[in-house]
Amino acid sequence: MSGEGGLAQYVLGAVPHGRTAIVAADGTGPLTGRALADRARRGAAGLAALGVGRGDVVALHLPNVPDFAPALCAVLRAGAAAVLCSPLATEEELTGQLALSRAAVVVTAPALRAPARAAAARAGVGAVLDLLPDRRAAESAAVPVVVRAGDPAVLALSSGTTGLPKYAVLTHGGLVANLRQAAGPLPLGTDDVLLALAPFAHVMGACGVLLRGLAAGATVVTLDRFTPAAFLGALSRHRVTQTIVPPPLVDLLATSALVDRYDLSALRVVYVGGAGAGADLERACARRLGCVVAQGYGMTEGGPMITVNPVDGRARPGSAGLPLPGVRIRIVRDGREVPAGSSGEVHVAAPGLMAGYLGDPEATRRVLGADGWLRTGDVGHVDGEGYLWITDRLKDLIKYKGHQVSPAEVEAVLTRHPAVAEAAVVGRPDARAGEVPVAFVTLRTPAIPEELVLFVAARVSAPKRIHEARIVGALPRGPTGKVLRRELRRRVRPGDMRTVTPSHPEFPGDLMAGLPVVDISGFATEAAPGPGRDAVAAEVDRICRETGFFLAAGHGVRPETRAAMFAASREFFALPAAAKNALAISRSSCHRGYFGIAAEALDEGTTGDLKEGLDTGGEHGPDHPEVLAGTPTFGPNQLPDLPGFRQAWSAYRAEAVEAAERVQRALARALGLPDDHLLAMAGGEVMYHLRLLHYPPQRHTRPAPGQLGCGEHTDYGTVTLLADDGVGGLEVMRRDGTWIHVAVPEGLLVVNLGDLMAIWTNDRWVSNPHRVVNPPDTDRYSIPLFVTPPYRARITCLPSCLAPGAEPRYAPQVAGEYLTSRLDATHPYRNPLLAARRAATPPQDG
Ligand SMILES: O=C(O)CCC(=O)C(=O)O
Ligand SMILES: [Fe+2]
Repeated sequence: MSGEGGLAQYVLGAVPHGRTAIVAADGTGPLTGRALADRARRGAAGLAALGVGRGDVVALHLPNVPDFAPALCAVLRAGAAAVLCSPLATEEELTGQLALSRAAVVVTAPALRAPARAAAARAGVGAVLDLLPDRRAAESAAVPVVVRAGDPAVLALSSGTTGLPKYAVLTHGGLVANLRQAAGPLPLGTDDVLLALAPFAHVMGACGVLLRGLAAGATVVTLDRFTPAAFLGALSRHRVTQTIVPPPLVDLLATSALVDRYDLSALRVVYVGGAGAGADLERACARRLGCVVAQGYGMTEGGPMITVNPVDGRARPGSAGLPLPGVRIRIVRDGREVPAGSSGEVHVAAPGLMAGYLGDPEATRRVLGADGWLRTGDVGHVDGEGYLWITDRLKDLIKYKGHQVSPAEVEAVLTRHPAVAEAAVVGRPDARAGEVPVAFVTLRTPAIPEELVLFVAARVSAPKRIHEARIVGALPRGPTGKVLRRELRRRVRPGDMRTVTPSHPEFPGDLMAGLPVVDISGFATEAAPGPGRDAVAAEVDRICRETGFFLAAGHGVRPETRAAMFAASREFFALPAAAKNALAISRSSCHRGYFGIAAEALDEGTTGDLKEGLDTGGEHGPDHPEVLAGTPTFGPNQLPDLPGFRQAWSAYRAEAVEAAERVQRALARALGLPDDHLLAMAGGEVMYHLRLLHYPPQRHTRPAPGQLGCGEHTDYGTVTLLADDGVGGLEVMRRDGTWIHVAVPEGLLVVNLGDLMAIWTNDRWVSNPHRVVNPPDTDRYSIPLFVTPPYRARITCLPSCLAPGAEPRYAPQVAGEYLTSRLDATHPYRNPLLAARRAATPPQDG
């Protein structure tokens, strides 16, 4: 390759100026070839003005949007290398990537600005740009910089065949060679429309799709977020002719009824990347769509494209196809090349191979021989006609929905958990995802599986989350001490599935001591105190001194009442946003009604909780004395007009309030007070606020760093009784500051103390911090009932809780005023200051 523009020149030189080069699936951000070339040139000048040039690294932290194209081309023209960063990366992951790649500048999108800035600050990166600087013509004359074939062009994260993620260095010369080699066997022309589904943060998306499409003069359509409807809609709306999909989508295209609703008649070729989909599925898909379905094979280190099935009728379903021109394949077993038909490790030699791993000659040597052959870590054979068949892999990578997950990386996260001694992560076959990560761990100190699952979930992006943690006495090891992953994979094969529940023998029993079960049926009525009441009260006192959280049995809420309430709640939250917003809490004078995602921030100062909810209270008509008196929080509910909703709600509320009365009697007795002390306080009537909550799965909500379903908080009133749907996600802080995950056995209610208890008891009992982490892939529903003393009740230290001569630690509070002060502090709609601060922070994605 002759100097000057390198890869950018090669690609942009082919883009027809007058036509759309790239556009988002929703029609936004279209760029003609001319606009793309202009923006790339001006962006390069802007980068040069920042001092970026040959030898520098610029991070592209962008979703699949058209703007990615000029950004990438600008970086290349400026002579720098682009490091591809996933928009799904957590702040922690991004920090590591920026540090490892030694990026000088981060280019991000407005929606990703907050994590990008935080990570850049932590990694010491000087400049974070929302898209590219844009310099006008005169300044842009100075570029392109002269680049050499061996200059790094793209740094792509790869887990390699083993170990932690590293950056594969792909050069200008290597990528141009790979694009040239692909042009024949993966034909694409100016009439083609190519759907870019693979993330541009992956080299297959950036080079195999985007640059290949642009270099062929085709139109590239970007899809930022996958849903079946968005994917199929994009194929049909843009009359897409070609796309590359991961294997699970071949299944969708071959079998989903949804496909019939879209016109996919323009589609000519569907390439399948990642692991193969299987011959039968490929054939079924090709038959149904009337197009070619062709598997290809590639890897980051390999350039990235290595083999592909021809589209001229010679495709072999199930095989990875033929090597691209200029690419050689050999199969090696026990250090020797084996003949056609024999199985062994696949080695590749090609001009497009990576130059090596950034700053890691040791790791480079392990995969890239001095003779130029790359060891892929995949096992397969070449048949008599030269087709490659991948049958297995040496490497341990887990393939989750087309993403490659490095077990070592997830293991490194797990071993940061103080309780974990060792961890080994393997893939479990999964019908939807291909594979999901599952961890085997040995412990130093007790921990429960759910706690580990959530620990990982809070730190890594969705593909790397473990779907199960199995606590074992020891990891299986081979003679050299190496963990036998094969053996672990065998244990997680379907058919050998088992879930570790808290009652499993491997589960350390004493942990549940933090959340003991208390039977409160003895407190059902005021009269006839049962003989067990004192013993239960003593147990309640012990628990409240320790954690302030317990599970109530014998609460009297009937299973059918509870089921009907959950069903009604699901039905409500499934309504369209407009229907829910018609009941907006912001229209209520008494804090009753619907609030959407991020409308409340239980942890003040955070972005807002990843949940939506419906707040309800007592049925207070216009003649209710508190309503007539204008007491805050008293007034009408806003309930949805769904058939059966009101009945389900009022039945559940009535039974839950009765349960709450039992709890209040038990608490009073535990404090040495008459059973009805809390129920008969002066200052009005006890307030019961029933709240329906819905936590959408993490992967739909794209949490900002630190954003949770419920931020860390304590409840405000006397006590809370919570019904949850058993999906998990509630975490409670123990007095020692460690978090435990609360697994609620079916039918029990979680009981936890509110802030006022500390005032009453002078900290004998305190409210306990808790939070909710949304489950990764499922919706979670919960129904707390908050109990607050009468609005005007004055909460002061109980004499029985004050040691002789001691002073109360807290100033007295009026119960209702404390409640409204907390609501004001956590709801922007109630608080102009909060609203202004919220408006000043960058918008949330999702
Ligand atoms: O949904 C949950 O499990 C907890 C809800 C909660 O803590 C609250 O709303 O105060
Ligand atoms: Fe709470």
